[in-house]
Amino acid sequence: MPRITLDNVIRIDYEYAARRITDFIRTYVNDSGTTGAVIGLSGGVDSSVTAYLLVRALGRDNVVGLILPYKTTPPEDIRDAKYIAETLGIKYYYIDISNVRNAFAEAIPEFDEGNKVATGNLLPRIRMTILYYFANKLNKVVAGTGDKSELLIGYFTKYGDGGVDILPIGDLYKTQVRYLGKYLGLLDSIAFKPSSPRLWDGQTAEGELGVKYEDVDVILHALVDYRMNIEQAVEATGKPLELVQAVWRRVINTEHKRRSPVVPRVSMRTLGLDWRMPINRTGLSEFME
Ligand SMILES: Nc1ncnc2c1ncn2[C@@H]1O[C@H](COP(=O)(O)OP(=O)(O)OC[C@H]2O[C@@H]([n+]3cccc(C(=O)O)c3)[C@H](O)[C@@H]2O)[C@@H](O)[C@H]1O
Ligand SMILES: Nc1ncnc2c1ncn2[C@@H]1O[C@H](COP(=O)(O)OP(=O)(O)OP(=O)(O)O)[C@@H](O)[C@H]1O
Ligand SMILES: [Mg+2]
Repeated sequence: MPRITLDNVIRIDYEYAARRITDFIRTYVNDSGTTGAVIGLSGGVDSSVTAYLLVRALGRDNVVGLILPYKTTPPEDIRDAKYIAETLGIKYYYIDISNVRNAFAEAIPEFDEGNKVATGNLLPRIRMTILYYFANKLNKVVAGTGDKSELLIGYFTKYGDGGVDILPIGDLYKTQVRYLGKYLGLLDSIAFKPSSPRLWDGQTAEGELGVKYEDVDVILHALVDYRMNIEQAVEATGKPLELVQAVWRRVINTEHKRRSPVVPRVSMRTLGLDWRMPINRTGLSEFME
Protein backbone atom coordinates (compact mmCIF):
# COMPACT_ATOMS: atom_id res chain seq x y z
CA MET A 1 0.00 0.00 0.00
CA PRO A 2 1.69 3.29 -1.06
CA ARG A 3 1.70 6.16 1.43
CA ILE A 4 0.08 9.17 -0.25
CA THR A 5 1.04 12.67 0.87
CA LEU A 6 0.64 16.19 -0.47
CA ASP A 7 4.25 15.94 -1.62
CA ASN A 8 3.23 13.18 -4.05
CA VAL A 9 0.57 15.47 -5.47
CA ILE A 10 2.74 18.55 -5.77
CA ARG A 11 5.94 16.96 -7.10
CA ILE A 12 5.09 16.73 -10.76
CA ASP A 13 7.00 17.93 -13.81
CA TYR A 14 5.60 21.43 -14.33
CA GLU A 15 7.60 22.00 -17.48
CA TYR A 16 5.96 18.94 -19.02
CA ALA A 17 2.50 19.98 -17.81
CA ALA A 18 2.88 23.48 -19.27
CA ARG A 19 4.13 22.13 -22.61
CA ARG A 20 1.42 19.50 -22.85
CA ILE A 21 -1.34 22.01 -22.07
CA THR A 22 -0.05 24.68 -24.45
CA ASP A 23 0.29 22.07 -27.23
CA PHE A 24 -3.30 21.04 -26.52
CA ILE A 25 -4.61 24.62 -26.63
CA ARG A 26 -2.83 25.32 -29.93
CA THR A 27 -4.07 22.09 -31.52
CA TYR A 28 -7.61 22.61 -30.30
CA VAL A 29 -7.88 26.18 -31.52
CA ASN A 30 -6.31 25.30 -34.90
CA ASP A 31 -8.70 22.36 -35.40
CA SER A 32 -11.70 24.44 -34.35
CA GLY A 33 -11.17 27.04 -37.05
CA THR A 34 -11.43 29.85 -34.52
CA THR A 35 -8.96 32.67 -33.99
CA GLY A 36 -8.13 32.22 -30.33
CA ALA A 37 -9.74 32.27 -26.90
CA VAL A 38 -11.66 34.48 -24.51
CA ILE A 39 -11.30 34.08 -20.76
CA GLY A 40 -12.90 35.55 -17.65
CA LEU A 41 -10.22 37.09 -15.41
CA SER A 42 -11.13 37.00 -11.71
CA GLY A 43 -7.72 37.74 -10.22
CA GLY A 44 -7.74 34.20 -8.76
CA VAL A 45 -5.15 31.54 -9.38
CA ASP A 46 -7.12 29.40 -11.84
CA SER A 47 -7.96 32.12 -14.35
CA SER A 48 -4.51 33.69 -14.00
CA VAL A 49 -2.68 30.43 -14.72
CA THR A 50 -5.05 29.61 -17.58
CA ALA A 51 -4.47 33.07 -19.08
CA TYR A 52 -0.68 32.59 -18.95
CA LEU A 53 -1.03 29.23 -20.72
CA LEU A 54 -3.35 30.67 -23.39
CA VAL A 55 -0.88 33.42 -24.18
CA ARG A 56 2.01 30.95 -24.33
CA ALA A 57 0.02 28.77 -26.71
CA LEU A 58 -1.69 31.33 -28.92
CA GLY A 59 0.21 34.60 -28.55
CA ARG A 60 -1.14 37.66 -26.78
CA ASP A 61 -2.94 39.02 -29.86
CA ASN A 62 -5.24 35.98 -29.94
CA VAL A 63 -6.40 36.06 -26.32
CA VAL A 64 -9.08 38.42 -24.94
CA GLY A 65 -9.78 38.87 -21.23
CA LEU A 66 -13.08 39.81 -19.59
CA ILE A 67 -13.08 41.36 -16.11
CA LEU A 68 -16.66 41.09 -14.87
CA PRO A 69 -17.01 42.30 -11.28
CA TYR A 70 -20.09 42.46 -9.09
CA LYS A 71 -20.32 44.11 -5.67
CA THR A 72 -19.08 40.89 -4.01
CA THR A 73 -15.80 41.17 -5.98
CA PRO A 74 -13.11 42.66 -3.72
CA PRO A 75 -11.07 45.58 -5.15
CA GLU A 76 -7.83 43.58 -4.83
CA ASP A 77 -9.24 40.93 -7.18
CA ILE A 78 -10.00 43.59 -9.79
CA ARG A 79 -6.51 44.98 -9.33
CA ASP A 80 -4.98 41.50 -9.74
CA ALA A 81 -7.09 40.72 -12.83
CA LYS A 82 -6.00 43.99 -14.47
CA TYR A 83 -2.41 43.27 -13.49
CA ILE A 84 -2.59 39.88 -15.22
CA ALA A 85 -4.10 41.33 -18.41
CA GLU A 86 -1.56 44.14 -18.50
CA THR A 87 1.42 41.92 -17.69
CA LEU A 88 0.42 39.54 -20.47
CA GLY A 89 -0.34 42.44 -22.81
CA ILE A 90 -3.73 41.09 -23.87
CA LYS A 91 -6.75 43.15 -24.85
CA TYR A 92 -9.36 43.16 -22.11
CA TYR A 93 -12.81 44.52 -21.37
CA TYR A 94 -14.01 45.65 -17.96
CA ILE A 95 -17.76 45.22 -17.56
CA ASP A 96 -19.50 45.71 -14.22
CA ILE A 97 -22.28 43.08 -14.18
CA SER A 98 -24.32 44.73 -11.39
CA ASN A 99 -26.96 46.12 -13.74
CA VAL A 100 -27.49 42.74 -15.40
CA ARG A 101 -27.65 40.97 -12.05
CA ASN A 102 -30.11 43.51 -10.68
CA ALA A 103 -32.27 43.29 -13.82
CA PHE A 104 -32.64 39.54 -13.12
CA ALA A 105 -33.62 40.31 -9.54
CA GLU A 106 -36.28 42.72 -10.74
CA ALA A 107 -37.59 40.51 -13.54
CA ILE A 108 -37.95 37.30 -11.53
CA PRO A 109 -41.13 37.12 -9.44
CA GLU A 110 -40.60 36.34 -5.75
CA PHE A 111 -36.85 36.76 -6.20
CA ASP A 112 -35.22 35.41 -3.03
CA GLU A 113 -32.14 37.49 -2.16
CA GLY A 114 -31.70 35.29 0.91
CA ASN A 115 -31.08 32.14 -1.13
CA LYS A 116 -27.31 32.47 -1.39
CA VAL A 117 -26.75 29.57 -3.77
CA ALA A 118 -29.58 30.27 -6.23
CA THR A 119 -28.85 34.00 -6.38
CA GLY A 120 -25.08 33.54 -6.22
CA ASN A 121 -25.13 31.13 -9.17
CA LEU A 122 -26.65 33.90 -11.33
CA LEU A 123 -23.23 35.59 -11.39
CA PRO A 124 -21.24 32.81 -13.12
CA ARG A 125 -24.18 32.28 -15.50
CA ILE A 126 -24.24 35.97 -16.42
CA ARG A 127 -20.45 35.85 -16.96
CA MET A 128 -20.85 32.77 -19.17
CA THR A 129 -23.38 34.64 -21.32
CA ILE A 130 -21.04 37.60 -21.76
CA LEU A 131 -18.07 35.33 -22.54
CA TYR A 132 -20.10 33.59 -25.28
CA TYR A 133 -21.18 36.94 -26.67
CA PHE A 134 -17.51 37.81 -27.20
CA ALA A 135 -16.63 34.29 -28.40
CA ASN A 136 -19.35 34.51 -31.08
CA LYS A 137 -18.44 38.01 -32.10
CA LEU A 138 -14.67 37.46 -32.25
CA ASN A 139 -14.77 33.85 -33.54
CA LYS A 140 -12.97 32.49 -30.50
CA VAL A 141 -13.48 29.65 -28.02
CA VAL A 142 -14.35 30.14 -24.35
CA ALA A 143 -11.51 28.92 -22.17
CA GLY A 144 -12.73 27.47 -18.88
CA THR A 145 -10.65 27.68 -15.73
CA GLY A 146 -11.91 24.69 -13.74
CA ASP A 147 -9.20 22.57 -12.12
CA LYS A 148 -9.31 18.84 -11.39
CA SER A 149 -10.25 19.34 -7.72
CA GLU A 150 -13.22 21.59 -8.53
CA LEU A 151 -14.36 19.43 -11.43
CA LEU A 152 -14.25 16.22 -9.40
CA ILE A 153 -16.06 17.55 -6.33
CA GLY A 154 -18.47 19.52 -8.54
CA TYR A 155 -17.48 22.83 -6.99
CA PHE A 156 -18.61 24.99 -9.89
CA THR A 157 -21.88 26.34 -11.23
CA LYS A 158 -23.50 24.07 -13.79
CA TYR A 159 -23.64 25.98 -17.10
CA GLY A 160 -22.08 28.96 -15.34
CA ASP A 161 -18.31 28.72 -14.97
CA GLY A 162 -18.93 25.09 -16.06
CA GLY A 163 -20.27 26.32 -19.43
CA VAL A 164 -17.09 26.46 -21.50
CA ASP A 165 -15.43 24.98 -24.60
CA ILE A 166 -12.12 23.75 -23.21
CA LEU A 167 -10.66 23.11 -19.75
CA PRO A 168 -6.90 23.56 -20.12
CA ILE A 169 -6.05 22.98 -16.42
CA GLY A 170 -8.80 20.41 -15.87
CA ASP A 171 -6.32 17.59 -15.21
CA LEU A 172 -4.39 19.49 -12.52
CA TYR A 173 -5.40 19.61 -8.87
CA LYS A 174 -5.79 23.02 -7.20
CA THR A 175 -2.51 22.62 -5.29
CA GLN A 176 -0.72 21.71 -8.53
CA VAL A 177 -2.20 24.75 -10.30
CA ARG A 178 -0.65 26.95 -7.61
CA TYR A 179 2.83 25.52 -8.23
CA LEU A 180 2.33 25.65 -11.99
CA GLY A 181 1.56 29.35 -11.44
CA LYS A 182 4.85 29.75 -9.61
CA TYR A 183 6.67 27.92 -12.40
CA LEU A 184 5.10 30.31 -14.94
CA GLY A 185 6.25 33.35 -12.96
CA LEU A 186 2.95 34.31 -11.31
CA LEU A 187 3.14 36.53 -8.21
CA ASP A 188 2.99 34.49 -4.99
CA SER A 189 0.13 36.71 -3.80
CA ILE A 190 -1.98 35.39 -6.69
CA ALA A 191 -0.59 31.85 -6.88
CA PHE A 192 -1.34 31.28 -3.20
CA LYS A 193 -4.44 33.45 -2.82
CA PRO A 194 -7.16 31.61 -0.87
CA SER A 195 -9.75 30.32 -3.35
CA SER A 196 -13.16 31.94 -3.43
CA PRO A 197 -15.96 32.03 -5.99
CA ARG A 198 -16.99 35.43 -4.45
CA LEU A 199 -20.67 34.64 -4.95
CA TRP A 200 -21.54 36.25 -1.62
CA ASP A 201 -19.71 38.43 0.88
CA GLY A 202 -17.21 36.54 2.98
CA GLN A 203 -17.47 33.31 0.96
CA THR A 204 -14.34 31.16 0.78
CA ALA A 205 -14.12 27.80 -0.94
CA GLU A 206 -12.63 26.04 2.06
CA GLY A 207 -15.17 27.65 4.40
CA GLU A 208 -18.09 26.48 2.29
CA LEU A 209 -16.67 23.03 1.59
CA GLY A 210 -15.51 22.48 5.16
CA VAL A 211 -12.26 20.92 3.97
CA LYS A 212 -8.88 22.25 2.83
CA TYR A 213 -7.81 21.77 -0.80
CA GLU A 214 -4.58 20.19 0.50
CA ASP A 215 -6.74 17.42 1.99
CA VAL A 216 -9.15 17.25 -0.96
CA ASP A 217 -6.25 16.78 -3.36
CA VAL A 218 -4.49 14.04 -1.40
CA ILE A 219 -7.78 12.17 -0.99
CA LEU A 220 -8.73 12.52 -4.67
CA HIS A 221 -5.24 11.39 -5.69
CA ALA A 222 -5.83 8.16 -3.77
CA LEU A 223 -9.46 7.62 -4.85
CA VAL A 224 -9.24 8.69 -8.46
CA ASP A 225 -5.66 8.32 -9.68
CA TYR A 226 -4.87 5.19 -7.65
CA ARG A 227 -8.49 3.94 -7.87
CA MET A 228 -8.44 3.08 -4.18
CA ASN A 229 -11.59 2.28 -2.25
CA ILE A 230 -12.53 4.33 0.83
CA GLU A 231 -10.73 2.09 3.34
CA GLN A 232 -7.56 1.95 1.25
CA ALA A 233 -7.62 5.74 0.82
CA VAL A 234 -7.96 6.24 4.58
CA GLU A 235 -4.98 4.00 5.20
CA ALA A 236 -2.82 5.45 2.42
CA THR A 237 -3.49 9.13 3.22
CA GLY A 238 -3.93 8.95 6.99
CA LYS A 239 -6.99 11.22 6.64
CA PRO A 240 -10.10 10.61 8.80
CA LEU A 241 -12.72 8.21 7.40
CA GLU A 242 -15.43 10.91 7.62
CA LEU A 243 -13.36 13.28 5.49
CA VAL A 244 -12.62 10.68 2.82
CA GLN A 245 -16.30 9.73 2.74
CA ALA A 246 -17.38 13.37 2.48
CA VAL A 247 -15.07 14.01 -0.47
CA TRP A 248 -16.20 10.83 -2.25
CA ARG A 249 -19.84 11.75 -1.67
CA ARG A 250 -19.26 15.06 -3.44
CA VAL A 251 -17.70 13.24 -6.39
CA ILE A 252 -20.68 10.89 -6.70
CA ASN A 253 -23.37 13.50 -6.15
CA THR A 254 -22.01 15.83 -8.82
CA GLU A 255 -21.50 13.33 -11.64
CA HIS A 256 -24.43 14.98 -13.47
CA LYS A 257 -22.35 18.16 -13.79
CA ARG A 258 -19.60 16.36 -15.70
CA ARG A 259 -21.90 14.67 -18.23
CA SER A 260 -23.96 15.76 -21.18
CA PRO A 261 -27.69 15.79 -20.35
CA VAL A 262 -29.05 12.25 -20.30
CA VAL A 263 -31.14 11.20 -23.32
CA PRO A 264 -33.53 8.27 -22.75
CA ARG A 265 -33.35 5.53 -25.34
CA VAL A 266 -36.15 5.48 -27.89
CA SER A 267 -34.22 4.47 -31.01
CA MET A 268 -31.40 2.18 -32.21
CA ARG A 269 -28.63 4.62 -31.43
CA THR A 270 -28.97 7.03 -28.59
CA LEU A 271 -26.85 10.18 -28.41
CA GLY A 272 -24.26 10.07 -25.68
CA LEU A 273 -24.93 6.40 -24.90
CA ASP A 274 -23.81 4.60 -28.04
CA TRP A 275 -23.26 7.30 -30.61
CA ARG A 276 -20.54 9.88 -30.37
CA MET A 277 -18.53 11.32 -33.24
CA PRO A 278 -15.06 9.76 -33.05
CA ILE A 279 -12.39 12.40 -32.59
CA ASN A 280 -9.47 10.12 -33.42
CA ARG A 281 -9.12 11.55 -36.89
CA THR A 282 -8.11 14.91 -35.48
CA GLY A 283 -4.90 15.95 -33.78
CA LEU A 284 -6.77 15.95 -30.48
CA SER A 285 -6.75 12.20 -29.90
CA GLU A 286 -3.13 12.48 -28.77
CA PHE A 287 -4.23 14.59 -25.81
CA MET A 288 -7.01 12.25 -24.71
CA GLU A 289 -5.12 8.98 -24.49
N1 LIG B 1 -28.77 14.23 -10.08
C1 LIG B 1 -28.93 15.28 -10.89
N2 LIG B 1 -29.04 15.08 -12.22
C2 LIG B 1 -29.15 16.11 -13.07
N3 LIG B 1 -29.16 17.40 -12.68
C3 LIG B 1 -29.08 17.64 -11.34
C4 LIG B 1 -28.96 16.61 -10.41
N4 LIG B 1 -28.88 17.15 -9.18
C5 LIG B 1 -28.95 18.48 -9.35
N5 LIG B 1 -29.08 18.79 -10.66
C6 LIG B 1 -29.16 20.13 -11.28
O1 LIG B 1 -28.02 20.86 -10.87
C7 LIG B 1 -28.42 22.04 -10.18
C8 LIG B 1 -27.44 22.29 -9.05
O2 LIG B 1 -26.16 22.58 -9.55
P1 LIG B 1 -25.69 24.10 -9.58
O3 LIG B 1 -26.72 24.94 -10.22
O4 LIG B 1 -24.31 24.15 -10.12
O5 LIG B 1 -25.72 24.51 -8.02
P2 LIG B 1 -24.89 24.03 -6.76
O6 LIG B 1 -24.00 22.89 -7.05
O7 LIG B 1 -25.82 23.88 -5.63
O8 LIG B 1 -24.05 25.33 -6.46
C9 LIG B 1 -22.81 25.62 -7.07
C10 LIG B 1 -21.69 25.43 -6.08
O9 LIG B 1 -20.46 25.68 -6.76
C11 LIG B 1 -19.76 26.68 -6.07
N6 LIG B 1 -19.04 27.47 -7.06
C12 LIG B 1 -19.72 28.12 -8.04
C13 LIG B 1 -19.02 28.86 -8.97
C14 LIG B 1 -17.62 28.93 -8.91
C15 LIG B 1 -16.99 28.23 -7.90
C16 LIG B 1 -15.52 28.35 -7.76
O10 LIG B 1 -14.86 27.47 -7.21
O11 LIG B 1 -15.05 29.38 -8.15
C17 LIG B 1 -17.70 27.49 -6.99
C18 LIG B 1 -20.78 27.47 -5.31
O12 LIG B 1 -20.22 28.18 -4.23
C19 LIG B 1 -21.76 26.39 -4.91
O13 LIG B 1 -21.31 25.71 -3.78
C20 LIG B 1 -29.85 21.76 -9.69
O14 LIG B 1 -30.56 22.96 -9.53
C21 LIG B 1 -30.39 20.91 -10.84
O15 LIG B 1 -30.77 21.74 -11.91
N1 LIG C 1 -15.00 39.00 -11.43
C1 LIG C 1 -14.80 38.13 -12.43
N2 LIG C 1 -14.50 38.59 -13.68
C2 LIG C 1 -14.29 37.74 -14.68
N3 LIG C 1 -14.34 36.41 -14.56
C3 LIG C 1 -14.64 35.90 -13.35
C4 LIG C 1 -14.89 36.72 -12.22
N4 LIG C 1 -15.14 35.92 -11.17
C5 LIG C 1 -15.06 34.66 -11.62
N5 LIG C 1 -14.75 34.64 -12.93
C6 LIG C 1 -14.55 33.47 -13.81
O1 LIG C 1 -15.08 32.32 -13.16
C7 LIG C 1 -14.02 31.38 -12.93
C8 LIG C 1 -14.31 30.53 -11.72
O2 LIG C 1 -14.05 31.22 -10.58
P1 LIG C 1 -13.03 30.60 -9.52
O3 LIG C 1 -13.12 31.43 -8.31
O4 LIG C 1 -13.20 29.14 -9.44
O5 LIG C 1 -11.59 30.76 -10.21
P2 LIG C 1 -10.33 31.61 -9.80
O6 LIG C 1 -10.79 32.85 -9.10
O7 LIG C 1 -9.52 31.81 -11.03
O8 LIG C 1 -9.52 30.72 -8.84
P3 LIG C 1 -9.97 30.17 -7.41
O9 LIG C 1 -10.95 29.06 -7.70
O10 LIG C 1 -8.72 29.66 -6.80
O11 LIG C 1 -10.61 31.29 -6.67
C9 LIG C 1 -12.77 32.26 -12.86
O12 LIG C 1 -11.60 31.53 -13.07
C10 LIG C 1 -13.05 33.26 -13.98
O13 LIG C 1 -12.80 32.72 -15.26
MG1 LIG D 1 -11.94 32.71 -7.42
